[in-house]
Amino acid sequence: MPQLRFHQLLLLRNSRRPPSFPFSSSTKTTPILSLFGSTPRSVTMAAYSTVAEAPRLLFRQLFEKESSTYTYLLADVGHPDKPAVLVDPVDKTVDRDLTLVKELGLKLIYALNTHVHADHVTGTGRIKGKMPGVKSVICKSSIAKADLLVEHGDNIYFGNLFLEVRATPGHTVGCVTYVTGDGSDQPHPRMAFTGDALLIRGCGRTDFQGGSSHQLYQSVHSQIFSLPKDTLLYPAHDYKGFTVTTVGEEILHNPRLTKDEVSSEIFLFYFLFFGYWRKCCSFAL
Ligand SMILES: N[C@@H](CCC(=O)N[C@@H](CSS)C(=O)NCC(=O)O)C(=O)O
Repeated sequence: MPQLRFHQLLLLRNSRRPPSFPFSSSTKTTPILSLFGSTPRSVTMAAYSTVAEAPRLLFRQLFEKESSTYTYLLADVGHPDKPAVLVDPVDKTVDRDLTLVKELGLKLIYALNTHVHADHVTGTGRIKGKMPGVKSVICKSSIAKADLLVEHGDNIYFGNLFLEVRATPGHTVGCVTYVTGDGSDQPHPRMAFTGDALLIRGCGRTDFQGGSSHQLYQSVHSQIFSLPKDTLLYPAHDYKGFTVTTVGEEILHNPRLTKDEVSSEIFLFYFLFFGYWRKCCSFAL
């Protein structure tokens, strides 16, 4: 990357905003949540960092088997403080996750939630009880309480690495996908933490309060399938033993989201209806 002046770096940052979400009318600018002082300093440090401060991602995928939920640990271990974030911590596995954070010498700064269902957010409260310095993060439109309420287009920094917030409603109103930053100093390939919006070869159910299959289809196509094909996708759940997929793979093989929207909705309706009808029958037997 050629050496750029500071104002050019800011422009570069703004040109990397995610595609605007089809249901949002706002065209706001991109605020930065930075661990280290003001926004310009974070951006400059990322571009001119020394070898000792070069971002280096530590990544762990953690599983809670009762609810088949994934929690993700990410840290910038190239930074002296080794700042870390947990995505979708589960209450039952908080002790395991915090022990791991401690063993790896990380400084947990954020507990992020992709949405406001009980299988996810309850872990954050427990973490804050045990580590009061950790800040909880959730999307503003989820109408939940948190230390930081983020919106589509925001960047969440941990050291010199960051996660971009993309609104992906449909499973719930306030669902977001967190995507690793776009840039030569950020992880390649990119990684997206899709919550319950996109599951491997599936998607989150849309029959709970605030669910909308139309919105979910639009969210996945505009905010997830628009990412580079080699982007690694990490869902909040898997019920079949899968751990990771890619954008390219899901565009080709996801049975719920690869057809045109109307046939996908019909498929989703029949899948959910007959799936739960079969479950009810098996309980009755
Ligand atoms: N299909 C699951 C049932 C658990 C479930 O409903 N999971 C949710 C996410 S937690 S709210 C979901 O959206 N599942 C997707 C689906 O297709 O049902 C199971 O097999 O146990």
